[in-house]
Amino acid sequence: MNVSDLPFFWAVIPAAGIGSRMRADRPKQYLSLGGRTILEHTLDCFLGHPRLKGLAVSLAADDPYWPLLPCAGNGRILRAAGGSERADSVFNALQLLAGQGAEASDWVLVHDAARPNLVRADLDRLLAELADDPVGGLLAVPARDTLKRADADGRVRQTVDRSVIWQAYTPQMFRLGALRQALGDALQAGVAITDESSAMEWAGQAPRLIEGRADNLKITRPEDLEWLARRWADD
Ligand SMILES: Nc1ccn([C@@H]2O[C@H](COP(=O)(O)OP(=O)(O)OP(=O)(O)O)[C@@H](O)[C@H]2O)c(=O)n1
Ligand SMILES: C[C@](O)(CO)[C@H](O)COP(=O)(O)O
Repeated sequence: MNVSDLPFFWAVIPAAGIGSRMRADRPKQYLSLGGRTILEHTLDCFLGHPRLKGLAVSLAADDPYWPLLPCAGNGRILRAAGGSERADSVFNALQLLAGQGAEASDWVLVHDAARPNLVRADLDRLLAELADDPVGGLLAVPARDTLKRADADGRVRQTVDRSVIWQAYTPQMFRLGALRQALGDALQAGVAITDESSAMEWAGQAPRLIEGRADNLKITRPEDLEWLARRWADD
């Protein structure tokens, strides 16, 4: 895969969450991993890419940690206003990019700040596979474990056919105009949107699933960071 054959793209990094499930003394994107914050590692996945047109990070209005990071002075990083939900934070970043001259036909990749273990090969595969796709899509992982549907009492009601079940990851890659429209309409309609794909699905589109590495995990709970820190220490 020749990098010059990949499409140019914009990146949106939602980083305005509070990380409540992590139960840490600060939002999880500012916890340390290998001596730097999770957010810095995630930004590095994109800032060095030769096809990156620009990047917007969505930050909480009262975020006291961002100004302390060396990358806070990086002129290539635009700051968008974080919102009450992830979808709001992403939408604000899309609005910002549009105001900075990003075209409706430009590709935009949305990637959780809490996923610092994205490897370049997965990023480039997503770009290559979707470069000519009419809709866009996302990195995802086919379900590996047997899946159970639970009843209200926490007992097994059904074993789910996992052959058609995937876990949605990020980056999720869509044309800026289409995603901005779909997300804006879904937010206005009060639809629960947990990822960019679900906004596109609500708009009637069928995003493509691109298999990626399962270790591009979202740092959500303490054990996630413990595992990744051990993994990075061993590398
Ligand atoms: N209002 C929000 C909520 C989340 N995020 C970002 O979206 C990503 C994925 O969300 P999640 O893992 O749920 O992060 P938090 O909302 O911070 O975690 P929690 O649900 O445990 O509070 C994270 O990088 C988070 O910073 C965001 O930008 N704006
Ligand atoms: C976008 C996402 O990471 C895809 O799996 C996920 O939907 C984020 O959900 P969260 O509840 O905001 O962590």
